[in-house]
Amino acid sequence: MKALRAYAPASIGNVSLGFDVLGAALAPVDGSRLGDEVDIESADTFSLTTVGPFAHKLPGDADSNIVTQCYHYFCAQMEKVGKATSPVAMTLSKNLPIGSGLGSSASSIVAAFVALNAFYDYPFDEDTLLTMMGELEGQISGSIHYDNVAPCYVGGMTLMTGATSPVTLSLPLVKDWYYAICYSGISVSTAAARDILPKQVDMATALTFGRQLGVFVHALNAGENDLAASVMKDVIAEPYRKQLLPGFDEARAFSEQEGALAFGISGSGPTVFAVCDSKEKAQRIVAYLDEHYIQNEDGFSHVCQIPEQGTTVGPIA
Ligand SMILES: Nc1ncnc2c1ncn2[C@@H]1O[C@H](COP(=O)(O)OP(=O)(O)OP(=O)(O)O)[C@@H](O)[C@H]1O
Ligand SMILES: N[C@@H](CCO)C(=O)O
Repeated sequence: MKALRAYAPASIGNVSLGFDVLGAALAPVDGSRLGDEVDIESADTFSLTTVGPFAHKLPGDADSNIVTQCYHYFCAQMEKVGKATSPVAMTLSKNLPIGSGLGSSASSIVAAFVALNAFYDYPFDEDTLLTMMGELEGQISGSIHYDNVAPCYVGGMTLMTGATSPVTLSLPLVKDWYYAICYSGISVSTAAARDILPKQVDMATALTFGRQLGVFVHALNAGENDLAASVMKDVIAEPYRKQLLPGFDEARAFSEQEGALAFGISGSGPTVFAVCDSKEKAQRIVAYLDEHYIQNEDGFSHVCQIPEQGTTVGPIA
């Protein structure tokens, strides 16, 4: 009997300078996994079982879980293209905290769609699947944005095009950048963190946003890494969101003093990240964040890099 497992990594949305259009996958350098997993196998009727360290924080009923919604949406898309589906049993290992800023719902969504697509012998191509992932992410967070689902699915650092094909472009990776990331343990709802943002930005902010993104993409392609890091500043969300994050200003000050190239909020927070040009600097910042940024027993931190690979799927060993 076919039984598959998909693993979908955590991700940083926005990467400070690219609100809703830039994202990056994350992989801890110690080789541990940071992401949700979805198992799938044939069954007489559909079912979803949830396990893992954050399963108890999910909605109590399976129907409210985004993975169940992915299954029904996927089946509806299959019907539209005249393809049959049969019931499956799915198991979600919920390893990412909800409302963490690590792309937790995106990780569940991407793992679910990749598992379903593989189970039914790859009926949909990458752009079609990404569009489906964005649709489900939009249903849960209040607006369609691809900056978590795209890097989670394809890996690397991704820039959204606004087109349906290609949905996303992959940017060059800086091999010697390390990301100190820390989840404080509190939950921040993405929808609420979007609601506090102004609905319009002024001309000066729009010009800074465009200039930074243009310079960043050029600098990465030219291998001018310091120039790229110099424009990793959030002029859209951080000024409004940092008030939701106890210890944010102090964490930034410490990271800059330790030589971090950039510091910011991962997605809608509360996770923060510091970009460093050595693993040792990232480790020192992680040690500070462990002691000063974490608020409760759910918090954690890692030194990460951006993996080239995103979601993987294969037979359950
Ligand atoms: N499998 C799932 N994973 C995460 N959230 C889920 C899942 N299924 C249902 N939900 C619900 O979806 C909502 C997700 O909210 P939100 O978008 O703020 O969190 P998130 O995606 O975990 O955040 P972030 O992207 O910051 O990590 C919550 O209300 C949560 O209960
Ligand atoms: N770009 C989204 C990411 C949410 O994780 C936001 O900042 O609202």
